Amino acid sequence: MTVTDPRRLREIVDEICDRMAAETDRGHVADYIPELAHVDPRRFALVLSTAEGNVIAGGDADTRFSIQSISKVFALAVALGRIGDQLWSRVGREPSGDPFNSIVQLEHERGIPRNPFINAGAIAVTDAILSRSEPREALGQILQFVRFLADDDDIAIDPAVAKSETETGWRNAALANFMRDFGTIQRHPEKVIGTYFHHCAISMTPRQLAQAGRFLAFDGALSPGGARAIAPRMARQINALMLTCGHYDGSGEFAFRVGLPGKSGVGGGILAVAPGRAAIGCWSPGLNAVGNSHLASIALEMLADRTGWSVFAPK
Ligand SMILES: NC(=O)CC[C@H](N)C(=O)O
Repeated sequence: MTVTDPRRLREIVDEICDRMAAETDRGHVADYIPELAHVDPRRFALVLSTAEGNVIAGGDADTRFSIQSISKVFALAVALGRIGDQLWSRVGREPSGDPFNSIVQLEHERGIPRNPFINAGAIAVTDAILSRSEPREALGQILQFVRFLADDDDIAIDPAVAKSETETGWRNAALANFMRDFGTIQRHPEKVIGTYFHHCAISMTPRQLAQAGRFLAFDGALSPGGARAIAPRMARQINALMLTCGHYDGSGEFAFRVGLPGKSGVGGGILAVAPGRAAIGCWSPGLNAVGNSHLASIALEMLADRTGWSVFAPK
């Protein structure tokens, strides 16, 4: 049985928020980007933006957080819109089975990252966007796109987070230099990672995140039959990648437990997609061992269980 009744969805969201508030094991807040280490691990939010146009929000739904790797989804959509299938000559579409910042596979695979959702892949995607614009312009385009998707101009890049990662992101610099040597990226590595760090530093609320994810739930449109953001084919491809690669080396586990395309970030956010039903923004800053939000993963498992929204459930 699939739940669509907003009153029942409200009960489910409230139940999950109550359960998560009582959890004592909240995971570990990322501190390798110093600016992220200050975030309060008690935070939690769950927001559904449904096909019927309802927004069902619970917890800290209006608190801004750093979306980090969730920006890889928006950057990918912008790059595909720009250069289309040519993008796939520089980045693959296979799960990596490795941590998000791993360098080992890159040498074996001659500088072509496994997929656009690990760091190396997103750096290659960022370079593709930069092939036709300078960093400031590229960032403006990504930000404008996110604001358009969320229908909210109050979304911005957090300069303190961008600076913090620029000062400490040596491993990402290594990935970029390595790919420059192989020719996967063409612009200067410093420019490319500078742009990458800034789009990772986009800060938004869980409510804005759920709204920004609608285009993936509704086949490329902002609502069923509404304004189009990207082609249906592209939305389906991005969902496929989110299902298989959206949680790094925890992607299989997330697909198994939750059964929804999703993309996580080290800020503790997860954007999940229930195609035809809802876009979901979930946030709790503490991470599990593979760098995905500990409580958001549990909350989404509960949500999928209660709603019957798994993509593997018959429609
Ligand atoms: N998993 C993540 O969210 C990682 C993003 C972060 N900006 C990094 O490159 O390390």
